[in-house]
Amino acid sequence: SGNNWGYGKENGPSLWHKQYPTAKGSRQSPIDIVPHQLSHDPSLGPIVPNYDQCTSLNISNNGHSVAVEFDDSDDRSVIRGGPLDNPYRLKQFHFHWGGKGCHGSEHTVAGNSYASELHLVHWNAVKYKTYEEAATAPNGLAVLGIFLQTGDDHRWLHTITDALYMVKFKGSVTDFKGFNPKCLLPSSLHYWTYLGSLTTPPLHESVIWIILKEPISVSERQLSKFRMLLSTGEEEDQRIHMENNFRPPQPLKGRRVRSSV
Ligand SMILES: Clc1ccc(Cc2nnn[n-]2)cc1
Ligand SMILES: [Zn+2]
Repeated sequence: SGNNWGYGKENGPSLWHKQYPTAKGSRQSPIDIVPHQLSHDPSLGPIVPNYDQCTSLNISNNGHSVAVEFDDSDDRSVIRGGPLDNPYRLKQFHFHWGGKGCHGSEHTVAGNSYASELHLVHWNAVKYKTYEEAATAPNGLAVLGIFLQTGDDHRWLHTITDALYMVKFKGSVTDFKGFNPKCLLPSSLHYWTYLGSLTTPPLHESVIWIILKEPISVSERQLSKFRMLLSTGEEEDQRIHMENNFRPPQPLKGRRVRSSV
């Protein structure tokens, strides 16, 4: 069935093209960002995230990552500006990470990867009626990517890592209200932007990527709590830890990566 893709030897990124031919498409993500080959575009304005209405609902483990879902029934939590011509509604955020001490980001910068990468997934509710419709439309989605590097404890990430034990197993979900993801943004909102895709099946080529240049710092201890999550369900006897849930960089195929100031 279509949902047995994963990150293992038997079902990992190099095999996804068999079930999802888009994997070999012309605007796949992630990519390696090479800063000195970029065109700085003065017409690119600042991005303006507005998450202050704290519309988070729950936190869940879908077997591939851990995600915080938001109420996206109106425009209370949106991102505007930059390369976007409409406000895009925040639907959920999730993470990608590595194994102990090894790297785990999806995008790389001049061949270097970070320990983890946070994705805030938004959709264009002006042009489309549902997330599902936007997810299959060119530029229907906007994903804000934030790199995590290991260093000091992150002051607010514990709000999430303290909840991970409640969603240890695939398929688990628990309340997670009133969380404002603004606290996970770095101080600078300078970004790179390019046209790409979802980085997991179905790999739809529907994403305007906005990657923040400045990483946030989290401690190895905080990161290790993500690796405690299982990609297997409570009823399964084989317990597989969730780690290295990242797709490697894909061919640029002539795309331009633009840089904000
Ligand atoms: Cl809602 C959603 C959309 C995409 C992904 C996977 C992904 N695509 N691009 N970055 N992450 C996870 C949840
Ligand atoms: Zn992601």
